[in-house]
Amino acid sequence: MSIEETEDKVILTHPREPTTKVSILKYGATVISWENKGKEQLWLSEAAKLDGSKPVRGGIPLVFPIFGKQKNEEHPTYKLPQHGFARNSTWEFLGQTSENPLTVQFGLGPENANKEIYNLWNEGKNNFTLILSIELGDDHLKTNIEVENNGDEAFDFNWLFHTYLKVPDVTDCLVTNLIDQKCYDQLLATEYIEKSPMVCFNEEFDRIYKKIDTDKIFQVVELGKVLINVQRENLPDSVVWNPWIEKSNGMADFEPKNGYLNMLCIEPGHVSDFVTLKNGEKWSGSQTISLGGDIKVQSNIY
Ligand SMILES: O=P(O)(O)OC[C@H]1O[C@H](O)[C@H](O)[C@@H](O)[C@@H]1O
Repeated sequence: MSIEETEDKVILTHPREPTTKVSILKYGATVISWENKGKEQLWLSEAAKLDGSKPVRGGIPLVFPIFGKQKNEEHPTYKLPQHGFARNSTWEFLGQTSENPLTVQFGLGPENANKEIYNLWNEGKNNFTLILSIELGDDHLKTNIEVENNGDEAFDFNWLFHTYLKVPDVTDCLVTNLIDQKCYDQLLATEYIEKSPMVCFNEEFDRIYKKIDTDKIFQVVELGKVLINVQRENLPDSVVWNPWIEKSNGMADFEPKNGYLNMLCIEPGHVSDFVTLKNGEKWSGSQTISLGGDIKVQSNIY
């Protein structure tokens, strides 16, 4: 069986490669594991809650309709908690949509969203449908989100795939193709232009890279070899995050405590400003994570 559905999860197994699998928790439609030929590619905290009591620490949590916490009191997302409600709602499994590559869908709307949190978004007046498609390829995992406004008025939203990549040792890793991009450093609360040809990790790191040409691929390079490529469609921004020592110590669901060495979040999204979606309209964006290949250096000047 290529698709196995249990009460709380859906597991896809590659039809010709039984050690290539993806597991999706219905809670948050959170991808909690992607094994490629037996090798896990996503980091999941050993203390992650998988029982729906809080968003999953690890895998690919989904961020909608606000990234972080809204500071503007006037904005309809102001009352929402950090990262919104998609990651703390139980999505409906809609079934398989393609055999090759194996693809399934999950759906979320006001009817199955976490009521308590959803009602904090514009007093629960926004009507929407989210369709998440998850595609398991030979050497890639693609997640695509479609947002539809089914209401009577336009609404604003952020979207982000909060992807926790698993790495052997983050201090041996570099991330390419962020040079010359505008970024907002959340730790310094300052905006500047990234000047590092390759970004490296030896302290807490929390930056929002903005409006990056979607032709650019981010690559995690470990000791000269490409581990992972991150490609985007219609997702111009990307957060890069590593909590390092103090911040991971402060997260009860982050285990082991030195796990920050084995993870790196690269989070494609639309977060530097809002997508404004008129009633009756649809918007979509996707991320594809794939393995290996050559280093591809892309500058802003072609
Ligand atoms: O703890 P969470 O709400 O899951 O957020 C985890 C992290 O998400 C993003 O990467 C933000 O840039 C970080 O500032 C935040 O700490």
